[in-house]
Amino acid sequence: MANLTPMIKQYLEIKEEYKDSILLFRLGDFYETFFDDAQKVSEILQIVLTKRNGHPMAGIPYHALNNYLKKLLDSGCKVAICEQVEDPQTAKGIVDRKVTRVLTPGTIVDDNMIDDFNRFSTLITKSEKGYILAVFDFSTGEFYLDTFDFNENELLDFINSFGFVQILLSKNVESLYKQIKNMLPDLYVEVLDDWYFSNNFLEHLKDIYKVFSLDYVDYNNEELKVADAVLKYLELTQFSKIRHMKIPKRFKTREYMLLDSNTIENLGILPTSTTRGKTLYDILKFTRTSMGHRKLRDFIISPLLDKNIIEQRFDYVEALKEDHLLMEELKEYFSHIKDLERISSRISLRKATPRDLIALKDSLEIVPYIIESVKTNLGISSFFDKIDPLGEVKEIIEKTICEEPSIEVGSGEVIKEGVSNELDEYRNILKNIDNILEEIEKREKELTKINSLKVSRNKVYGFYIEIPKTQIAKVPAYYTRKQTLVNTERFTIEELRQIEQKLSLAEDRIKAIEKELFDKIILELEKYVTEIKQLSDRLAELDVFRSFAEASVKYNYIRPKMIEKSRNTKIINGRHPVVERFVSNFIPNDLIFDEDRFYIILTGPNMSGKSTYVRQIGIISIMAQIGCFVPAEVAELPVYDGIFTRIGARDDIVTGKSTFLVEMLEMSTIINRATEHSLVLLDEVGRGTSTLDGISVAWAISEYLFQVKKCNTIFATHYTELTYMSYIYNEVIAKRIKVKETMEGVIFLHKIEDGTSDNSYGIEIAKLAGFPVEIVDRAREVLEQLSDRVDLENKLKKVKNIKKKSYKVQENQLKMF
Ligand SMILES: Nc1ncnc2c1ncn2[C@@H]1O[C@H](COP(=O)(O)OP(=O)(O)OP(=O)(O)O)[C@@H](O)[C@H]1O
Repeated sequence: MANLTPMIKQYLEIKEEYKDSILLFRLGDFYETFFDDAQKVSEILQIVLTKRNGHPMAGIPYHALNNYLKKLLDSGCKVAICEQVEDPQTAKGIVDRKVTRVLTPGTIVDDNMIDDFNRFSTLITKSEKGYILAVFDFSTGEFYLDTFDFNENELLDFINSFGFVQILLSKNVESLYKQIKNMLPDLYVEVLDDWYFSNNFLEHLKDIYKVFSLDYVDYNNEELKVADAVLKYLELTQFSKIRHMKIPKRFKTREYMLLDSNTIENLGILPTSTTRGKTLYDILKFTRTSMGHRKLRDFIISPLLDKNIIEQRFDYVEALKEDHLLMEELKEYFSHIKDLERISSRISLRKATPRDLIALKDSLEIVPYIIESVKTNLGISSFFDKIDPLGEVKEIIEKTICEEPSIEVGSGEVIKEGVSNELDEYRNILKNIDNILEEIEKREKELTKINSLKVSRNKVYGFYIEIPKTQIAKVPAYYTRKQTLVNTERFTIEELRQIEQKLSLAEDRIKAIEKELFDKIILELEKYVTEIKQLSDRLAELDVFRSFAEASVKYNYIRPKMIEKSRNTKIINGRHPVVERFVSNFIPNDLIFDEDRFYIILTGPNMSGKSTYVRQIGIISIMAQIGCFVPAEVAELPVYDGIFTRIGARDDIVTGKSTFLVEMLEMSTIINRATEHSLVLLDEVGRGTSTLDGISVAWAISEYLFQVKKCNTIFATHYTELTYMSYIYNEVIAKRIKVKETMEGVIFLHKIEDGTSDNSYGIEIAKLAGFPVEIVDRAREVLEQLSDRVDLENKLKKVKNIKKKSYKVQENQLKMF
């Protein structure tokens, strides 16, 4: 280190403690990076890499930090921010610097950096009972914790489906690091040292949650250790105590269904970069607040299992739907409600800005109106019972914070007049300074008879009297020269020096007093954080119910009838809520399941609407179980405990799994997890292998599903052979999609009827896709010749003669959830 400057030495000492992070080192108006960090940063941010004393260096301007930070975090980096912690002007030697924040994608709270869709992080470890997962959203304080009897594949699938922003692993599951990175290369993954899971967890948890005992929470010590490790991790990144995280809840409390990755993706219920605008979320999104948007997303991926809560939600939606005036009023009020949930998190992290407080106050001004409006409708009048409208919080802010405060606490433009006499006095000095200077200028002009004399100030030289060189002879003796410019000379006088001193004292005092007062206000508001969160949660829910009601009116949805513990289902003229918005003439279809007949084999040519129908049934069930009305004329639906889908062909090149293997792995998960109260949706299972293998596997899976699992199922397939099961088994219903053959070609009617489709019309689709006529004609020729050779009659006979299989149903089938 011999030839290193003291500053680089200081950098290296700090960097030593933050080896795993990009260290942003504050140097004046820049955050600089050096050595390897500089190389990395210049590549990610596309900024110039320079050299200083031969060391690579790359810097970003401090005022643009947030933009750059987001890019660094998005590309999977951990970032430590090192600030100057003493005033460079008063520092002796090198300015003291310290890391004040460590940022990872899951530990940011600034609104403009957080994505509303992916905001959960997880910490994973393994105990004897299975994988323990803590899932948390640092920005809102939501916290879930549970033990899962996943195998490794199921765990990876869960990770893939959840859309985490960051994953923390304990040392005993370190081997997952590579697999997760293979699957999701940009995801931030970190392995935690063992000390995070230390034995003082109970004491630490009790201290954080301010409770005397944790006996009342239903967690074992292994699980509590994981919860504690999360809190320790957060404390370390924030350099402060964490107070806003909620006490964790179990995933498996069976309040809601756990939708797996495939189902969320296959049914198109949440937007991804390629499906934005065309998902259930987009169709239902009439929410007006940020909290409401997030709540809508949470509702969609958490369909309820309790019929009473579902009915309660329906009641709210119904009440709103029928009250046009209330709907309109709420719409207006909601447009003024800010993100209270995140503001309250920032308050408890002491990171709230003055503008956050004003946003909180402005929102709280609207809350009483919302409560009053809601009270006018009997169906929803008790919605805010037991919720505090937080008038005191509004008052605290109203009394103390300026209406349009500056962002910077200490500028003198944050705390209202009348809060502190001392602050007001110093501010008066500052305010009057221009008048005082004007007075002096006027007086000095008269005294010296120099008309062009000016009294001014700048940041470097402070106050001065400026006189043109031509007038120098008239300058009085008590003027002291300060600076010489080309055409002018600058002087000072004792009086100006005194004002300067007073002023600099005033500025310092204003800074100190305002900071102190602001901290006090934040401390006071911190007492209300739980209540603010409760209020914001309720507002978010109301926003979502209003949104459901608006969608119902706009798109003609109806209130479904929910039936518990039954397979009976009746959907008359059901529609796909997304496809119907994009095609001009959507054809509705029915679905009937009863206790004895609940396994549909659906055949139909390509493009006839099989996938749309299968998805539509899944989406309608999800809509109902989140409390939303549904697109149908009649809907009587079971409360499903799970919805499982196996749709479409995809392979997993990264982990080397073929299409067929992926398909079979997914099927095996479904077979394990489904119960007699689940809905299973299968589209094209068995397609990734030879026809006969495919049919055989699909046949066997089906028998197992309807005999052992007894779950409502729709199986869309091109294998017409499978429909013969309907002759053999009472549970199976054969359905097909109607098409009309005309001279010009096939017309898809998209209507479902009983029976088996007899033609795939694959060649027709090739024609529609604009293939050259020669290819289409040749395909027909080949088909004809093949059809001649294969003894179709014989094959069908064989299918019909397949022996019936009867499974002995065992009690206690493996249940995952
Ligand atoms: N009920 C309907 N009413 C009107 N149009 C529909 C309906 N169902 C499907 N469609 C239209 O037909 C298109 C094809 O539907 P879908 O993908 O469901 O067919 P498919 O039978 O699954 O085809 P493939 O076997 O090739 O996968 C849809 O994109 C949609 O535009």
